[in-house]
Amino acid sequence: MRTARGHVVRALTIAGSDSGGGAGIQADLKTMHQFGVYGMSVLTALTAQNTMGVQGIFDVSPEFVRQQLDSVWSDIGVDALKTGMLANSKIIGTVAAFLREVRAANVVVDPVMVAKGGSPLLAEEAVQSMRDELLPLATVVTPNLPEAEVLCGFEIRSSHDLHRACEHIAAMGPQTVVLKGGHTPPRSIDSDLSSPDNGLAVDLVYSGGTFTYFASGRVKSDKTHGTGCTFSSAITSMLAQGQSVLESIASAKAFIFAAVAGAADWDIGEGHGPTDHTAAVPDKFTPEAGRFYLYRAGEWSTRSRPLDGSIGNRPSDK
Ligand SMILES: Nc1ncnc2c1ncn2[C@@H]1O[C@H](COP(=O)(O)OP(=O)(O)O)[C@@H](O)[C@H]1O
Ligand SMILES: Cc1ncc(COP(=O)(O)O)c(N)n1
Repeated sequence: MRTARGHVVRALTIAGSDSGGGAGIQADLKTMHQFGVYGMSVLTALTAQNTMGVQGIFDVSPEFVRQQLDSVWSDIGVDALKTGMLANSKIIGTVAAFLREVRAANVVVDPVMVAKGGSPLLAEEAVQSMRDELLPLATVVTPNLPEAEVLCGFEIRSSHDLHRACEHIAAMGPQTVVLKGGHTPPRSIDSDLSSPDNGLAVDLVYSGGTFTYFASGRVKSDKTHGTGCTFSSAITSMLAQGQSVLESIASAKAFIFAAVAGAADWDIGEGHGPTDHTAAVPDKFTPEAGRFYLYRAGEWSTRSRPLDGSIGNRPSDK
């Protein structure tokens, strides 16, 4: 795929390796390839990992992270990039300093903290660096529910809290916050739409003071290893192609739904298996800020804007 200026579209992931191939740079490169962009990777850590969990972690030195960034930038160039597992505050500092130096545009930050099986992928001491150094550089940040709680320092128990968390994270500097609702909330949430039993996976997007909602069916599957990596790489691939932030998020949402659905009956590993990165890339869709969108049967439909910032109506009852 080429940009309007005629060059091949280039996307970069700055993330950890998942030996099992379902998350990390493997998920990122597979997704970028599927979206037709040229994928590159700067490795921050190696994990010995499979669908059962993380068996070992080996952090790359900050100096070698920097060397990889220099190599990619000095020769090839980058149209959009994402960060995933960054392991520790020294690596975050190195990456953030570099992104400032090169004035990187189209930066997607997936603030990876813990693997689905519970293993920590980011040192606790690094959360403050994530807030102070990386988030101000982000075009889009994509926390899941537990990550949003850690970033905000308060628990998210209600739909009011979800909105408050978006505003709180936006105040840290990113242009757009996507609070992903795929994660089963650690405790019951009092809103229809973010509860795990309502059959929907709703992502809340906060940009320029406006909330936009992207929902899809919630696939009944435990093959969700790498959903966050895949989702943020899809956003990055679309941004690299020059699509708007909301168009990019809509495409990523439709793609991750297809990827989870496509792998529901896969037999890769004994634990939380990966998603299907060969899922079809959806048609481009241009959303309007402030609305509620539902992706169903390969089509987007919209509802009127939820009143008073509350997520009140149930779009599953069409
Ligand atoms: N079972 C599911 N069915 C459909 N979409 C899902 C499912 N699980 C996660 N998603 C979607 O996958 C994306 C990643 O979300 P999430 O799983 O919360 O991230 P993470 O991997 O960081 O925990 C979000 O768009 C979310 O709504
Ligand atoms: C190397 C690496 N990076 C990220 C994740 C998070 O995966 P998920 O997308 O499921 O949150 C992971 N398990 N391993």
